[in-house]
Amino acid sequence: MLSFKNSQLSTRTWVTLTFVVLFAIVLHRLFRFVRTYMWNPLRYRRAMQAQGVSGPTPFLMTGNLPEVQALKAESWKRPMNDISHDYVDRLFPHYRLWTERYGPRFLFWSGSQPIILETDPDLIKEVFSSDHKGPYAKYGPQTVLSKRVTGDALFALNGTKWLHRRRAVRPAFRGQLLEGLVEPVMTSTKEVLVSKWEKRLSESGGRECYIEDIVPHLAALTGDVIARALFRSSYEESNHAFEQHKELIRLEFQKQPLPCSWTPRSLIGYAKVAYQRFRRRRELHQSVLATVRGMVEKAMAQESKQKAHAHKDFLSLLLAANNDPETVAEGFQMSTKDLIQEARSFYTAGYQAPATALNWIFMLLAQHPTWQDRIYEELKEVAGDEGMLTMQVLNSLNNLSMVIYESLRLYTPAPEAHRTAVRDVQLGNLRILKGTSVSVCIPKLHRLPEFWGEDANEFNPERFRGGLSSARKHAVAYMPFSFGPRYCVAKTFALLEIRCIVAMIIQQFRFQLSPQYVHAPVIIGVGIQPKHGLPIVISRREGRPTMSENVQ
Ligand code: HEM
Repeated sequence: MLSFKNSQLSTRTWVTLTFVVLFAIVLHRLFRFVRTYMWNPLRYRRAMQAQGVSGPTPFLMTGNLPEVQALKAESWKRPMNDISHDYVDRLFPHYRLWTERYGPRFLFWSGSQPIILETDPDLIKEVFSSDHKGPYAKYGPQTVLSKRVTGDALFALNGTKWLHRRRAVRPAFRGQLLEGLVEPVMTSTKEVLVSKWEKRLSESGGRECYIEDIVPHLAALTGDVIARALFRSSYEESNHAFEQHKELIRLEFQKQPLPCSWTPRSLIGYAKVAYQRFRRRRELHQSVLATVRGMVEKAMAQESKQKAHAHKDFLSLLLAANNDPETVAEGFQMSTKDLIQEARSFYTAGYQAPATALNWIFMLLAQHPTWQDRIYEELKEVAGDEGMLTMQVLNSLNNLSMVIYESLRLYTPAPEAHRTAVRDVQLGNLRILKGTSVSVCIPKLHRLPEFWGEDANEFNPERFRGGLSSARKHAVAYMPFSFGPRYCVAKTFALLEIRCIVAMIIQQFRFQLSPQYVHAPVIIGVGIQPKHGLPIVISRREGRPTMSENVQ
């Protein structure tokens, strides 16, 4: 009797408790919603307005994203009239509009994220100089995506964790150590691109051959390069994992469109697709993880047995750096899990940006064939008729470097960079509240007339004749690889890879833009891409043996 009474009492208590918990959850969600989407925008906007900075009114939840998307869609609809590199207003129509309305510095919202566009080079330098203890850190959609795909890798870390990882990874990218990576880059270029173009030329029977779009060719090439350079010893397996990794990134990037109506049928269809996507993502994630884990463990076993294997791919460079007595003594050594995350992160970082850079280098060289000839002559002079490419040869090709620097200035692969204030901070005359991102439009910096002259929108590699440091009139006037402690850790490798690929192609071919080329730069993902592809016409260089003849 007593126990029945007790259990009745406890059932009632249970029900009450459940209601209290549910109510607390709902209240908490409601509170967060009001704070994130209503209170914060009000507070941040008031704080900025009090300091003379205004901006467009954000919508609830989406901020200014719908306006940005509409402006971009309108601006990117049509191609440019001619092949002009003056595309900043086209690519960032919202910046132009808001600059006209609110001045050079304004506050806008990406969803619930407040962003200040900063254009003053001195202040940009200050923000990007922030180190792991500084007032700015790296948060944003790219870091979120990177964390989702690869976990805690260098690209997405902050604070002391980032510092330790950067110290552990950096030695793998030091100059001379990269010598061994020229060979995998050459092998990929020969197999994935040169031999295919040679075949197309012979099949076309003529001196010239039309290639409808080189963008996928270059993406396949840089993908092959990173898979080969990262895991040379298990390239075949790694190549498969790499394809899966690319699919995973595509799935993470492409948001599932919302249901077209709110009918039960459409909602069930939506839920079905969402579940299938979730399952596929999980499948891919597990498969890539298993392959990369296998390769890392195999490389670790080889590394301890046979030192001769070292320095032939990134993984062995990473392992060597990781076992370096200094790294061990300072406590920066990475665990196997860290190594796996870094390897996966290099997959992502290592193929997109070089492919984007190469697209525009080839577009500009095709538009300016005299620069192809200058590079070719210089190559003959430095490398002789045999044309053997080594790291020393590649680094001494001044005309090639000038063209690459100028292309990266005009078409920087990652055009926007952000840092987020981790505490309230003074930036110039502005008090920035914790959580605000400071955004930089790099193509704008790369065209400032005070640093680049009145011809800033022209392709003129001559401006780099005296080297990069003398051309750059301000620390942040040129930042394709970013600036400050978080600049691209793989910059030396990326430049080596690009030099090698361009040199090998110029050794074999001449190329020009096809009349079908339509100039319409747009942003896809995070990089600037030619919207209608890049069709070119190639011809063989007079008197050059084909690569296959060369090998025999
Ligand atoms: C032309 C080629 C490349 C360009 C233009 C480029 C550009 C950049 C930029 C702008 C950043 C800094 C982003 C920021 O400040 O928020 C960055 C960071 C990074 N890049 Fe690259 N990158 C290139 C190639 C590569 C390659 C080939 C790899 C790997 C093999 C790589 C690995 C990384 C990593 C790991 C970071 C994060 C560094 C850190 O946060 O400490 N990048 N890159």
